[in-house]
Order: sequence, then structure tokens, then C-alpha cells
Amino acid sequence: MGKSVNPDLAKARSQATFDPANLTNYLYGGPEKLRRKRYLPAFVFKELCTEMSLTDLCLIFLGLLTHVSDYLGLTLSIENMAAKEYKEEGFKSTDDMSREEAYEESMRRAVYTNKRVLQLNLQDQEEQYYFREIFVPGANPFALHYVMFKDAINTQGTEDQIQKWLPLAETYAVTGTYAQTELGHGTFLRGLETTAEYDVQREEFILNTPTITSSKFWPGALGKTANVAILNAKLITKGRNCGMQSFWVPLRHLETHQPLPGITVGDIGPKFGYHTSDNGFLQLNRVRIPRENMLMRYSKVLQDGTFVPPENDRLVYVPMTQFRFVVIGRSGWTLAKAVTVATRYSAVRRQSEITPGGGEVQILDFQTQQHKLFTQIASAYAMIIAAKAAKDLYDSAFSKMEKGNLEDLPMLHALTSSMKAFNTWEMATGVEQCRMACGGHGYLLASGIPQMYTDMVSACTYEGENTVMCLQAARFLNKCQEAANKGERLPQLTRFLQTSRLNISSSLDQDVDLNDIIAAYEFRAATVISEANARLNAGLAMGKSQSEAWNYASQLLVKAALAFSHWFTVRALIENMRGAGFDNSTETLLLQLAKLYALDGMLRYSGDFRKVG
Ligand SMILES: CCCCCCCC/C=C\CCCCC/C=C/C(=O)SCCNC(=O)CCNC(=O)[C@H](O)C(C)(C)COP(=O)(O)OP(=O)(O)OC[C@H]1O[C@@H](n2cnc3c(N)ncnc32)[C@H](O)[C@@H]1OP(=O)(O)O
Ligand SMILES: Cc1cc2nc3c(=O)[nH]c(=O)nc-3n(C[C@H](O)[C@H](O)[C@H](O)COP(=O)(O)OP(=O)(O)OC[C@H]3O[C@@H](n4cnc5c(N)ncnc54)[C@H](O)[C@@H]3O)c2cc1C
Repeated sequence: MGKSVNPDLAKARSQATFDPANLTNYLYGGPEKLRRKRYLPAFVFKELCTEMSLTDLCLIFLGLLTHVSDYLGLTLSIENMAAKEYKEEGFKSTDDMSREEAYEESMRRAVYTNKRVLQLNLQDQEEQYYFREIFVPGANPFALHYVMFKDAINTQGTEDQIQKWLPLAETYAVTGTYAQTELGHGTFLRGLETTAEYDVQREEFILNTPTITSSKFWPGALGKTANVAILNAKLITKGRNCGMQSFWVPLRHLETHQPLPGITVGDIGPKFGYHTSDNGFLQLNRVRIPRENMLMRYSKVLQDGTFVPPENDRLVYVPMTQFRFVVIGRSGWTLAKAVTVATRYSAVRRQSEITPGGGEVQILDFQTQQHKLFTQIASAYAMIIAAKAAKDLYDSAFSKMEKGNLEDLPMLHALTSSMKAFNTWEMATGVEQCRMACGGHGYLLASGIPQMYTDMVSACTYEGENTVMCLQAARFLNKCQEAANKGERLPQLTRFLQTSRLNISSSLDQDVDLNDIIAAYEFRAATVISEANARLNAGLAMGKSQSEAWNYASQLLVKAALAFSHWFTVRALIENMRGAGFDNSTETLLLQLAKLYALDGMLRYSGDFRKVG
């Protein structure tokens, strides 16, 4: 039964000057990926939420047969208990539930999707994400398990440890979390107090949270869900502090789910959002784990307690860098969802007149409404496309790192840090703009936008608080500027510091040239980075220490990191739009969108652009 589409919406869509399928295929990585993305949720949704006759199921099964090449491994369990159980209970919105009830509902759905992902043999991370997103739209209690827990095993564990632990995680024999942050420290990792002292007699680590501030605090799934943690603690062996290392720490009994001896664990209470994620606290009272439970891919503790340091002590941070890429990518998609809701609403909402007596118009006809939304549509495209460009850089650098070549690690850390801050701040501002563009109805939970905001704005804080991440990126950019000042060779990504010149050919009465736009953003970034470096050196010239001068210049250093990210985003958007092989009408539209994004950015940061001429 076809759904009737609002005539205003249908009219707006009919006026498109391009074929949306071209864009959708591009955004999702091609028609094959798009089909699978659409098919999986539809398949399971139908399985779940409608009374299905055997005929229905056979039709679905026949439908599947046309994709037999894709779904060979698919086992259609018609009598699947989970499906039956779900059909009886169906979907319940969590909007009106207590936090406890909402968690339980999300857990019920998440457990269901975990079962189906295994039964459908879905290996692809993206497909798993699409699948889960339909059924657990808010924070998923297993989020840490799916991402950081498994990533930490894969990137920090030895091959033996991966062989031993990953199957347990993949089959949900254990449910994990990533426990690093403490009540007293989230940003300053060198301040973490939890200890892991090596007992050479028994070849065990003794884990301890010696103070209230050392209590692990915030990790997702710690409150109720997880029974194992990848826990970061200060390793002490032979009386020496060997820095932060990662450990596999059982938290709860695998059968009874009760906390194990020496473990005090629970939920940290209500939050601004992410209500269905049980962020928790953990105290360890001299809990013993075997030596083999330290993740020893990069650093080791030998039986006699000898510490073998990693080739680079930053490698322990790789799971955070990896997850920052997830955040960078999902920020654009979060904004895309919010602006889709707001744009559709603006096509069907009629309010006020433009011409007196002319009748109420679609609010999308107001130029102010178009400015609110079209700039956010452009921003969503820019973030999604820049994230793809950053990921390509990451993948090539990571493959070198896996072969032991760590030369790109500083650039990678700077790129992930600055882009994570830039994208999540832009996403937060954009989602809120979309909410307000819907008037009162945007304030209803039923619009979906408030939860997008309250859940996702936490990404400005977790995985590295944004200001701190900008300062991290600025360390790298400042080093590059110092090298540029000395005429030294720079990493490819920052060579513009030496080459950028402001030779703009466009004049105000012409249609702006895209190359001039890239040049303007490049020159703005180079100027702001150079200014931050000059302020740092001015601080040193005033007799300040390196760290005092750094603090003295820190506001400009943050701006430098954001200007760098903005340039990276504009360049990626324009270069990818030009090179994507679209038909003329689609490419024309997308380049118009890229110009809108870039020119809107110049207006929002007009101080920078005016200053650089
Ligand atoms: C809208 C988006 C939504 C996304 C949704 C995704 C789908 C849903 C899935 C999950 C739901 C969300 C779950 C949330 C999970 C959250 C988890 C966490 O938050 S885990 C904890 C995260 N914590 C941090 O990030 C801590 C941040 N702090 C640090 O990293 C460090 O303390 C520091 C700030 C970097 C400082 O480091 P340090 O004190 O060691 O010294 P520095 O002198 O600053 O640095 C020394 C040198 O080391 C280099 N460095 C530092 N870090 C790294 C790194 N990661 N990689 C490489 N190199 C690094 C640094 O550059 C210095 O080098 P030099 O400059 O000296 O050469
Ligand atoms: C929803 C959510 C989920 C989370 N999930 C997890 C998880 O699963 N596992 C986990 O380990 N952690 C998790 N965290 C914790 C998160 O990683 C920390 O909150 C984050 O690292 C920030 O640390 P903090 O809270 O101590 O803030 P702080 O670092 O105390 O930040 C407070 C203020 O101090 C400023 N500041 C701090 N250091 C500097 C500096 N050097 N220079 C300038 N300004 C500075 C910051 O900019 C900020 O304005 C989660 C947090 C949230 C909100």
C-alpha cells in the first residue's frame, strides 16, 4: 500500500533540477551499497512489525533469491524466537519512559539486533550500523562494545590475545566497555591514578583505584551492561611507573552478572542526553588479573616483571584516534538527518503570507528559512565528504603504521583531533539551527531533532574534549610553522604554509572561481597558523616559559586548528564534487552548494577573511 505524500512535498520534489539517485548512490558508496542499506532494515522491519503470513515470508524469501549472490549466508529463521517475541511486543517509543524503562527497551532491541546480525552473517561494519540504527535510534547500550572495546582488542592485543578474546566479543559471550576516564581526570591522561602493579611472585597485576578521584567514571555500559572492560591504568613494575597500559579486566560474573570480588560498579545517574546508555563508575580494590591480561601488542611485561616499552608510547592511544574517525564521519550524517527533517517540514508547513492576501506560503519560500536550511544541507555534505577524504588519508597512514612506519602518526593525530572538534561543533550548531527552524514542532520529541541534539552534542566532549583536541592539532601545526620559518621540508598536508599566496582573480561582480575559494581558505589558514606561532614566540620573547607562552597563545592556537580543518573541508568538498563524475546538472548543483558552504563560512568568519584581504 503506497503511502500518500503531502502534495507540497511532492511538488517540491518534482521541481528538482537533478536526479537524486545520483547523489544518494554517491553518498552511500554506489548502488550496491545503497541497495543493501535499504534492504536490510526493510527486511527485518517487515519481519518484526507486521503480522506476517507464511506467504509474506515466502515472498520475502523469493525477493531475497534475486540477490542470492549477496545473501548466500542468509539464514531466514522463519520461526526465529526473537522475531516472534518482538512481534508480540513490537516497537514502543522510549520518549515517555523512565530512564530505567528506556534502557531496558533499548537493551531489548539491541539484544535482538545482535542476534539477527549474527544470524544474517552481516560482516560489514556499515551494514551492521544501518541495521542497528533502525531499531536502537538513541544511544545503544552496546555502543562501546561494538566500537572501542573491539577496536582496542584488534589494535592493542597480540595475535594470540585477538584469537582468544575477539570471538568472545563477536558472539557476545562477553560484553565490553572501554574504561579510561576517571572522576578526577578525563583529558589529562598522564594524571590517571588507577594502578596496575605487577606481582612477580604470582605473575599477576593488582588493579587498584586508590582514591575517590581515581574511580573510573563515565565509561559507557559500565553501569549495568558490561561484564569485561578494556581498562587503562598506570603500569607499575619493579617499582617503576611505566605509563598508561591497557588491560582486559573481568567486571561481572558471566552467569550471574554480579560484580566480581573487589569490584564496585554502578550507574552515574541521569545525563543531558544519551539516556539509554548506562554510563557508569568503577572502583577496584586490589583486583588480581593474570599477566596475560595486559594487551601486549606494543609494550610487554615479561614474567620476571621486565617492562619492554613500545616503539612509540603514543600507540596506546590508537583506539581513541580510530574512534575519532567514527565521530568525524557520523557528525555529517547526524546533521544530514536533522536538516532532512527540517527541510521536509519546511516544505509542508504553511505559515504567514509573502504577498498580502496571497495566502499562506510554504515556509521554505522565506529566504531566511532557505538560509537556515540550505547552509546546513551544504554543511552536511561538506562534513560527509571531508570525512571520506580524511579517512582515505588515515587508511594509507594506518597501513604504513601496521608495517612499523610511524612517520604519519603526528599528522594523523593532528588531523583526527582538529576534524573531530570542527565537525562536532559544526554538527551541534547545525542541528540546533534545524530544530529552531521548525518552530514549536521542532521542540517536540516526536520531531526527532531534540534527541539528536542531546545525544550527539556529547561528541564535543567525549573522545577528547574539543578545545583540547584543537590544541593537540595546534602542536603539530605550530611545529610545521616553525619548520616553514626555517625553510625546512614539510609534511604534504601542511606544505601550503610555505606556498600559499593571495592571488585571487575573482572580482566581486563575477561568479566566484572555485580555485579562488580554495586559495582564500588556504591563505586564511596559513595566516591564522602563522599568527598563532607569532604570538607564541612573542610570549617567549616576553620571558615566558614554553608552557606559559603556549597558554598565552592558546586561544589563537585553537583558531589555527579550526581554520586548518575548515580549509581541509572546503578543499575536499570542491575537489570531490569536481571529480566525482556526476552528470552536468548534478555537478552544477553540487558546485553551487560548495560555493554556498564556502561563502557562508567566509561570512561567519568574516573577521579572518577581511584581515587577510
Ligand atoms: C555526532 C557524532 C556521533 C558519533 C556517534 C558514533 C556512533 C555511536 C557510538 C558510540 C557512542 C558514543 C560513545 C562515547 C565513547 C567515548 C569514549 C571516550 O571518551 S574514551 C576517553 C577519551 N579520552 C580522551 O580522548 C583523552 C584526551 N586526552 C589525551 O588524549 C591526552 O591526554 C592529550 C590531551 C593528548 C595529552 O597527551 P599527553 O599528556 O600525553 O601529552 P602531550 O604533551 O600533549 O602529547 C605528547 C605527545 O604525544 C602526541 N600524542 C598525544 N596523543 C596522541 C594520539 N592519540 N596519537 C598520536 N600522538 C599523540 C602529542 O601530539 C605529543 O606529540 P609531540 O607534539 O610532542 O610530538
Ligand atoms: C556521553 C559521554 C560518554 C563518555 N564515554 C566514555 C567512555 O566510554 N569511556 C571513557 O573512558 N570516557 C568516556 N567519557 C568521558 C570523556 O572522555 C571525558 O568527559 C572527556 O575526555 C573530557 O574530560 P573531562 O570530562 O575530565 O573534562 P575536562 O578535561 O575536565 O574539561 C573541562 C574543561 O577544561 C578544559 N581543559 C582541560 N584540559 C585543558 C587544557 N590542557 N588546555 C585547555 N583547556 C583544558 C576543557 O577544554 C573543558 O572546557 C564519556 C563522556 C561523555 C560525556
